[in-house]
Amino acid sequence: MTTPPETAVRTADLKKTYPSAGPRPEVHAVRGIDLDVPRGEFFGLLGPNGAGKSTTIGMLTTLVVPTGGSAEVCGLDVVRDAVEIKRRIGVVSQNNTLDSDLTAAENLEFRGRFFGLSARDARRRAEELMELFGLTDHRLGNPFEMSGGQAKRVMICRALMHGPEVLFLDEPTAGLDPQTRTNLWEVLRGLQAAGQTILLTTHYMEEAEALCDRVAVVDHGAILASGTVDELKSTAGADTVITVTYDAEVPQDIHALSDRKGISKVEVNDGQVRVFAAEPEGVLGELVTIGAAAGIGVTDATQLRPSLETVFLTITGRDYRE
Ligand SMILES: Nc1ncnc2c1ncn2[C@@H]1O[C@H](COP(=O)(O)OP(=O)(O)OP(=O)(O)O)[C@@H](O)[C@H]1O
Repeated sequence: MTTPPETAVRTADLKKTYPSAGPRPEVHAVRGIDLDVPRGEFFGLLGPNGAGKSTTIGMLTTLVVPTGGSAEVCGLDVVRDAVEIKRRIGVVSQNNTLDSDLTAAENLEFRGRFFGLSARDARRRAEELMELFGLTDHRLGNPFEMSGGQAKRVMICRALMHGPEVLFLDEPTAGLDPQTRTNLWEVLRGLQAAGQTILLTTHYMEEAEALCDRVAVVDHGAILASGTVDELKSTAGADTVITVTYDAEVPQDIHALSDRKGISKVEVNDGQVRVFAAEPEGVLGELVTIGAAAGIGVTDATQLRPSLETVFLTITGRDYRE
């Protein structure tokens, strides 16, 4: 694999199988992933829990050894050139990995020193970053006495101390409240605007939609679809999805709906019907009327406009599990 210099991350048929342990069978966590992320891009791996996102990011950041295929970061091989890659990337993991014996500022300075900055340069860089991230008032705080959002910002600062070419973020806003999450989005947008290449994993659809230039939707260790959010919506998930649950078996008359103009698909599963419609006007009302005519009531009804959620539904035929 030859990676052009403008490519930040490239994988070909990348795989990871965790071996069996005791009664647990082997796990095919990543089943052959192809990625191509140009420099400067904000790229998202979006998928439900257990989809294989952390394992993929683990391989790209050299912490997890692939069992198949290949991956290059900054044109370097993740297995052969692991040491050099570590110098060129910044990683923010899911959990708080800051040192509780050090203040926030010391955590940053220590990292800078580790990467060869002089004490003076490390202090200056730490101060700059903390100011940029609104952390100056917390510089002497203990990272484990901070709010989740503050600690995450300290972790991002720490990952940026040596000016990494690519920043990897594993579920950066998991567990944060909505306000803190949107504040962090602003921070990340600012980083990208300054030229930072970012690869993020998330199980929040709205996060991928809000931040990423391009998204790969992953499930069960494979990429189901990739592209810009608009591309994904216009190919896989262009329809509005109307789901109705009845209190008895779905009335037979429902199937006639699939012949109607503007309806692409009608799926029936026990007491639930799901209609994929380019022209959704009136469909929900009709589903209720058809039920009522057969003496059947509606216990639940949802209507999803085209979004990453409808993309997932269209590709997998099932709800996105957050
Ligand atoms: N060290 C390991 N040993 C065995 N199985 C593992 C290991 N790490 C992850 N897995 C399994 O691999 C699969 C993918 O997990 P992974 O953590 O990569 O998914 P994810 O999409 O990041 O989900 P989450 O957001 O919940 O971490 C899961 O079935 C998980 O249980």
